[in-house]
Amino acid sequence: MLQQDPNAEPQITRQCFRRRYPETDFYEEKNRDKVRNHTYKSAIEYHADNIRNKVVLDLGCGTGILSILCAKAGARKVYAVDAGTDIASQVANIVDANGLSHVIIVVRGRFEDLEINEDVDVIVSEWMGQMLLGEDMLLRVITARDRWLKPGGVILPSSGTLFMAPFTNFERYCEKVEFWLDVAEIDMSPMISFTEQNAFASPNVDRINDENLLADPQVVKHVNCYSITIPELMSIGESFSMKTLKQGRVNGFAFWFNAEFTGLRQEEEQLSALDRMDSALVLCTGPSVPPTHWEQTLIYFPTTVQLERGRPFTGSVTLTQPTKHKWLMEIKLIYRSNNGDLVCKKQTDLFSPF
Ligand SMILES: C[S@@+](CC[C@H](N)C(=O)[O-])C[C@H]1O[C@@H](n2cnc3c(N)ncnc32)[C@H](O)[C@@H]1O
Repeated sequence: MLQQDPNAEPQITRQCFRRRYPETDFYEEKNRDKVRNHTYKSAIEYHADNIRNKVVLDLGCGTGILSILCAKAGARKVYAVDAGTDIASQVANIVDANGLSHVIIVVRGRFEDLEINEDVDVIVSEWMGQMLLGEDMLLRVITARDRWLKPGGVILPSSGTLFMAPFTNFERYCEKVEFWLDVAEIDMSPMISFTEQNAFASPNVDRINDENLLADPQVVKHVNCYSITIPELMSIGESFSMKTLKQGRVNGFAFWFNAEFTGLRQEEEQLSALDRMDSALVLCTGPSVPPTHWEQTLIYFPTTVQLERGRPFTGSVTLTQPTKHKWLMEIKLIYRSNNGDLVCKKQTDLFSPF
């Protein structure tokens, strides 16, 4: 029995995950993320043999940190490209301050308009956004790969994996909702249904931990940066059957990703999913590892679902970018409960400003 029409239009208005590029906070938050910085640094140092004396393209260089790491790893030339004019002028100063102007060429503008007369050996980028695909930067990595990467060239990170698991977060839910019962001794309870409709309507970026997970995570999509195509990204669909670890009320699904710095294409293709997760060169953003600025993305259901321990939790997930509104990602979850199949639809702005 379907309780909601699966073809109904999502009721959510345009909302985005969180911060946008021009905000200084956006770069500060990234640069403060030690897990992110450390993993990129280790990966670039580890792959130094593929970088030394080579030409690198840093796609969406932001503050230039990845360009500088590549220059320090011995790159002969680094094209540091960013469309944010304010940030690109800062990069030039940062590069100067680090005495690397002879290696790093800072290019202000959209990389789609970039004119370089040579192919590159390495593409480095921090393209991962919320639910892996937020920020819409992977599309740009694919375009750059097809346009400039030499055969046998390296892409860092080389792949990404999106995971999902049902979570319970009842305390957080109550805290947000019950707060309205008494605000400076004023009854604001009419705000409760407003909060329920709005605060949990679009994907929430928040931190949970292992305790919040009710089932084993499942892979939604593994993206190999050497072979993924743009049409493949426009519609991702996966059915799931998760082993329930404990009983409890599910508030929704948590999503997070890993970015893997495997290296050369043949190395990426030889790895099993398990080897990939075990590798030290993985940037993990899940609930059971040290936190990153990506935290987790939580999709709240309209009503909670009771899970029984040992019973599989089944359903399907689809992530679609409509051709009409490429800036949008539609998230559709179908999941089985005691009352039959339930449908939860959300949409979010991928925020790709350029
Ligand atoms: C996630 S940030 C990169 C952060 C950077 N690695 C750092 O650590 O500061 C992505 C960057 O891509 C840039 N960007 C987005 N679309 C672009 C495009 N089409 N061409 C060039 N840069 C783009 C944004 O301005 C933003 O600075």
